[in-house]
Amino acid sequence: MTTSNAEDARAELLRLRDSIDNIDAAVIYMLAERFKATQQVGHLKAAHQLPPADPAREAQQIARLRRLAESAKLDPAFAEKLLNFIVAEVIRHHERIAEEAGGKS
Ligand SMILES: C=C(O[C@@H]1C=C(C(=O)O)C=C[C@H]1O)C(=O)O
Repeated sequence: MTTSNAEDARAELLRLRDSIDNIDAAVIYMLAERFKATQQVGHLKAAHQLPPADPAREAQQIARLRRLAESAKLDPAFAEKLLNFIVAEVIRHHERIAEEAGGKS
């Protein structure tokens, strides 16, 4: 590789990493907004004695996200794993909110 090729590659790497950093920031902000909404769902469920998890809703979300992933050329199995990972954390939050609400009544 000539010096100029190495410099071009370095510049291209920096350009791509800038884009990756912007995407990662957007993902973090979107996740923060999602967790704000799910926290409110957790409080609503605790106030009305609803269970923390809703497997029927999760099945609908998985089917929808798998379809979206396919149309976006993203591995549907990865989309499902990612959703399951996020939902597991949400359910932990809901269980904690329910425990805290139970302790107060
Ligand atoms: C947020 C909810 O609670 C849980 C978390 C979900 C999610 O993070 O999308 C979906 C279903 C529930 O297991 C809900 O019931 O809508």
